[in-house]
Amino acid sequence: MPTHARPTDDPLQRERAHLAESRAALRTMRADTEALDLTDVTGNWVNAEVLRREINERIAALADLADAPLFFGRLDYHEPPGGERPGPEAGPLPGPPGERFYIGRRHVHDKDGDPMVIDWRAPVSQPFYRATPREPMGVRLRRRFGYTGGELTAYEDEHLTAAGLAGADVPASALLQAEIEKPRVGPMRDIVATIQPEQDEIVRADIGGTVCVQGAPGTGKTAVGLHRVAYLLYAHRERLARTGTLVVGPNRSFLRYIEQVLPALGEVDVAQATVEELVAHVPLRGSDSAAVARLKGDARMAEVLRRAVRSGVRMPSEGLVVVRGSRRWRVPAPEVEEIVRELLDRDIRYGAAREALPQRLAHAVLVRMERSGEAPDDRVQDAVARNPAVKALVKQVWPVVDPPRLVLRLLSDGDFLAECAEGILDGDEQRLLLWDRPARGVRTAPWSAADAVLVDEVTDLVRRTPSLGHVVLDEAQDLSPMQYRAVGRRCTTGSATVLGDIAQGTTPWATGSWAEALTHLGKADAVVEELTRGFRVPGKVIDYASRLLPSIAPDLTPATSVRDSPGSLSVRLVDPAELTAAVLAACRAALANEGSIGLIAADARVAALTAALDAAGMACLSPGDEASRACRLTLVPASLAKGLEYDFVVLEEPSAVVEGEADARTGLRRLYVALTRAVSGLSVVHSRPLPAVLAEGPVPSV
Ligand SMILES: Nc1ncnc2c1ncn2[C@@H]1O[C@H](COP(=O)(O)OP(=O)(O)OP(=O)(O)O)[C@@H](O)[C@H]1O
Repeated sequence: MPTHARPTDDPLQRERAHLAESRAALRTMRADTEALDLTDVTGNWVNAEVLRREINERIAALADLADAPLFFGRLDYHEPPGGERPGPEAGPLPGPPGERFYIGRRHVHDKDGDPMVIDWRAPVSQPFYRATPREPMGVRLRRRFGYTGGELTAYEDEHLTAAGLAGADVPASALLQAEIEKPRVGPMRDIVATIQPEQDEIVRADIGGTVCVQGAPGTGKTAVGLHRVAYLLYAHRERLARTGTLVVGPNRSFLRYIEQVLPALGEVDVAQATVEELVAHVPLRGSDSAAVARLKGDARMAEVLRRAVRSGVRMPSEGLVVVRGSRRWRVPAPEVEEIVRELLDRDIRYGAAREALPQRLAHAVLVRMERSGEAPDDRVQDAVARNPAVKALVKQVWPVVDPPRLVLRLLSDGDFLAECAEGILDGDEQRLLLWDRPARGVRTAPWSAADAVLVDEVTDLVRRTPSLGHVVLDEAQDLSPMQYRAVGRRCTTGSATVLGDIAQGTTPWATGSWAEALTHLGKADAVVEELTRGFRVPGKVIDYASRLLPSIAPDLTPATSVRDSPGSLSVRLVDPAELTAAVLAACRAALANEGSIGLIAADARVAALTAALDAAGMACLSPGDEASRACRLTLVPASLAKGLEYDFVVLEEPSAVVEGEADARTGLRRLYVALTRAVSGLSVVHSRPLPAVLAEGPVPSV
């Protein structure tokens, strides 16, 4: 890339000049795109519309966002990338530098087409995230830029091949540290400038395989998953544009919290959904006890449903008789039965087999026609397949399956359930599955979330669910085996990124091991990676929360904190009569700091706390709402805290959070989630004894 002569020796001034030139180049690129004349290139209206839309998207992508720096890093290669890479033993190389690349969110080129900013996802950008003095990847200098309000104000250099550095570890970066320590406000931000090497390996992992990330709270799982989608869309744009990508999250609040990350990375064509939304075949009007939901989510249900779907297939009592003109063609019952059995044995969907049956029967008729000297062609076979006698037989032996109706029958009709569950579920389990009262119709049945997953399974048994190119499944530890199957069938021909933390599993059916979960997902050969460097929770707070780990997930490695600040942690015991007032006071104290405040409490306490905040004139938001300067306090029911983070957290009555769950382990896991949402500080206010495992060891004081 040609270096432009600049009238200053001050490196910061030179970098600012490059920023100004890059911005100007981006403006030109945008203006050129806006000025494109489509009149001659498109033959028809539809093409013109498609092209116009694409161009509008490109114009939007070329916007110079005020709060997102155009570039955040620079790489000076020893030589053009791709040339021989100097090993660590080579030491600093003499002579003129190789190529220089500025790394940013999107590609910008000058009027000659020379790159001024390189997309962070391009191969030449990779050393920005991965190079070390031990393995410099051909890079001489890595420069990180610091911005204040859109202004380039600082830079930080690493001379990766400087004498004495070979083989050394990467020195800590002050700019990275500053980025991590920044107070949080509003929705999740991208981390494109500071992706860490262990994260980058996951982000850029090959699209062919599924990656599963077990990561302690705040290790960047969600961030990594979203950047991985952006990376894959860059590296495989055409393929994924055809097949689609999907991010699955635990609830709408969470999806709202993360929804701006991908657009900030220039990607808007990614669907986001909860598992419930994916399987929304029936209106939800009921709920299940934990035991029932666990059973409905059990993988054994898949076989029960498979049997239920096929249970309607009847062997014919009589053969097929087709009348054509003056002739009658007869296919005897045993032959029809053989055709039906052969279709049952084939590994095809119920619906596809049903569609194939008329042609199979017609073929049997055609064979007879040929034997008697006729020469029927394909059209005759099609006509026979449409013959009323064939249609009637198909209807009789291979009835249409309506998935909601079939599941309704299974949950309402004990005899039918017994027939389908024989040898799979015992009598007690079968009784547990049945609704209290048989349902009358699909629209009024007391469908629960777990029932909807069963309907989805049946839907797929009847007709194959279309598969996407890539699915990111966040908070994956909470899915039941049947839910894994539901997500898995949406990426049978694609791959998945599975993100989760066993210690944060808070559903009664939460998975006990990734190997098991991945098997249900249909991706048993996935690679499991573990992240333990935490970017959110300060050291003091994560150590406190980790006291719960031996009780909730003894095999996991406790997270460390990469934050410099140890954070503030206070645990205050107050009189029960003063609990609410003390919680409000803690919120007020937290509001004196910068950033967002999350008040987390047991779900059952939310109504009372809403009223108390209201009476005290303290405005508050719901999870996923965007914080503003005027309102930075969010009241978070413990059940919705997962995946979210706040600069400062006030946690009310840990015992109540634990008791809000069906069993003690789930309760402690819910508490673990609540304790690990804070970025700068955590203030625990309680009036009852703390759960014993948390109280062990010195209790941090105010
Ligand atoms: N490399 C990084 N540079 C800067 N910030 C980072 C980096 N990685 C993660 N973070 C920040 O750390 C915080 C936690 O990240 P994230 O929510 O992705 O973690 P998580 O592993 O999904 O956590 P949880 O299990 O609690 O949901 C976020 O604010 C994220 O932006």
